[in-house]
Amino acid sequence: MPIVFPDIWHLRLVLAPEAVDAFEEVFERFAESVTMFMEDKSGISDGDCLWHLEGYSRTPPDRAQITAALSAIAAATGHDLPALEIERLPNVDWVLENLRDFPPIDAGRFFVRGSHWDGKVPTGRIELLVDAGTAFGSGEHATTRGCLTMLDKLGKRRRFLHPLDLGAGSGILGIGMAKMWAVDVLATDIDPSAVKVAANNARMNGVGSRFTSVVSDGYRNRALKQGQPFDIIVANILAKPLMRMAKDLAAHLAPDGVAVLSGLLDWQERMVMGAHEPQGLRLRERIVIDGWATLLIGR
Ligand SMILES: C[S@@+](CC[C@H](N)C(=O)[O-])C[C@H]1O[C@@H](n2cnc3c(N)ncnc32)[C@H](O)[C@@H]1O
Repeated sequence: MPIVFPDIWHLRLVLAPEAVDAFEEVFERFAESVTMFMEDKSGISDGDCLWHLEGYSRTPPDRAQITAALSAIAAATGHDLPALEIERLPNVDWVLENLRDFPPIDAGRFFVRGSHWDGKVPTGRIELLVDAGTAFGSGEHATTRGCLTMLDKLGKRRRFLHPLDLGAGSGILGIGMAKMWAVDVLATDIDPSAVKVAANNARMNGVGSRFTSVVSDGYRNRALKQGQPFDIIVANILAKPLMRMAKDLAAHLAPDGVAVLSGLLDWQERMVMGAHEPQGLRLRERIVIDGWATLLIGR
């Protein structure tokens, strides 16, 4: 079913600084959200400025009623009656409008784009359709790019058959693995809303039937305890939780399995490895982007 975006009315007053406090209250009564900004006219006339008071409403504002309220304040305070501007804004998806500025992201063979982007995906690339939203993982962050780049490198050497995406957020990494290796992926997140977003994104990317997402704090969900160990675990969470989970990771990783760890700053690498080495895991490769490290570890 198509989403219908409501009309929005934009209300505006241009005021002298000393009149803002008096008239602001009217917009607070008649608009759902109020904002203001200063127009600096100092270049024009010595230190002058004007304030733009703006309000937004999803119901048509009653011009007569608002004007009456403004007139009452003008009469009581001695300020000039300001001219009220009301404009009906076009019925558009403002979130989508804002997303238009986000260009696609390259990470190895992965080509991450939002649904607002309608260009042609370059040949030979693995397209990941992910919209910036409530769950982390639109591909912009250095840690996500580091993980995708590492997965791309691994994908050129080996096909993994049993991946775990721990801390999936938008599901971007799990979806990438499901697409690249055409395998079933288990994705987990501690945040139930991220779990839903990830499942939706998997469907949007045509891998919904190969993607299971569950709520789990670390490795606590039963879905992780049963069944065979994972041959690849990808976890882009922070350094401290990674360190806490080192023992669980080793317990859930197949003997010839590997893990891609991210979410740590490059100076935290020694700490993170210090937690994994006693579990028999050593560092194999690393990628650093903008000070964020992504580590490939294995036995
Ligand atoms: C930095 S985001 C990574 C999202 C995505 N995997 C990416 O690479 O862009 C970290 C995610 O891990 C989840 N998370 C944090 N602590 C967790 C835990 N103990 N167990 C499972 N998920 C956790 C957060 O809710 C968040 O969605």
